Amino acid sequence: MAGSAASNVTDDAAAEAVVRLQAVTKRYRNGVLALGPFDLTVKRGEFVALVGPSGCGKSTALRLVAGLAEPSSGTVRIASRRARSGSGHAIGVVFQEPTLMPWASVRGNVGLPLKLSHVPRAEIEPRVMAVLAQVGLRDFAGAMPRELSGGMKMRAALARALVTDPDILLLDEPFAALDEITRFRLNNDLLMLWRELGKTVIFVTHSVYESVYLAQRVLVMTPRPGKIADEFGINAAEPRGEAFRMTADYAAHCRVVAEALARTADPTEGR
Ligand SMILES: Nc1ncnc2c1ncn2[C@@H]1O[C@H](COP(=O)(O)OP(=O)(O)OP(=O)(O)O)[C@@H](O)[C@H]1O
Repeated sequence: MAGSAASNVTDDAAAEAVVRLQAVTKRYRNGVLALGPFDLTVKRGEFVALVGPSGCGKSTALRLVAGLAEPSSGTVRIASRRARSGSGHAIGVVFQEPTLMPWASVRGNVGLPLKLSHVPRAEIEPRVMAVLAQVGLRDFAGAMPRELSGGMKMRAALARALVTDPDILLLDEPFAALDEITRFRLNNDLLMLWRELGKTVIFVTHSVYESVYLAQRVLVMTPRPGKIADEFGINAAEPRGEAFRMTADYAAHCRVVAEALARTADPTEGR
């Protein structure tokens, strides 16, 4: 589901850091300490990937950034120009499940956040069509979700997250359920959108390969309670494309990140 959050938005116009989590912990009501202490700073326009073992708190971290959950301690700060000016939302979110309303067309699904924000009806159609063109779904505005492939559903979910023109895009394993060819294609389209739109992106994935392909910075988390164990800058030639997957540079980055992930899962490894 696409979401938006402005409750934790600060007024810090000049801040280069758009997302800043400091000493954040999250304990759920059942007593599970999911996260922390967790520190994360993401700069404007950065593409950051979070990788970590299953259950380490990646989704929890994203939900805290989105304002969909409150930290138990620590601070979550979001600096958003859009939310401050009232011209849009701070954050768009895409989850692994596209969660489209089955009874509404692609147009209806993508336009929903605008409708909920009381955007005038005359403005909604052109904005929906513009964002559908960006994600390659212009010809499917009238289609129902059941008529779409998995990749197309995800494109619609992406369009719904982008339609409010958020500063920050949060993606929680959005392509995990897709076949490899579709995933690779969506990876490339996401990179193109990121370059064109200049969004700040935080991308959660299980896949070391996907994280290295997409991100400028890969953060490796420890098992629960999740903390940042390691951080790697992926200094590849831009713009990245399929050829990058075949380079020795890509393989070397993947190896380093995979080793870090193995170390956090089993700290005795490599000793
Ligand atoms: N609403 C909740 N109530 C109680 N415990 C929760 C809740 N949500 C998550 N947890 C627990 O918190 C821990 C972290 O969960 P989270 O979903 O953030 O991890 P994750 O790294 O995203 O996992 P995965 O990679 O498997 O999706 C897990 O042990 C999970 O069972």
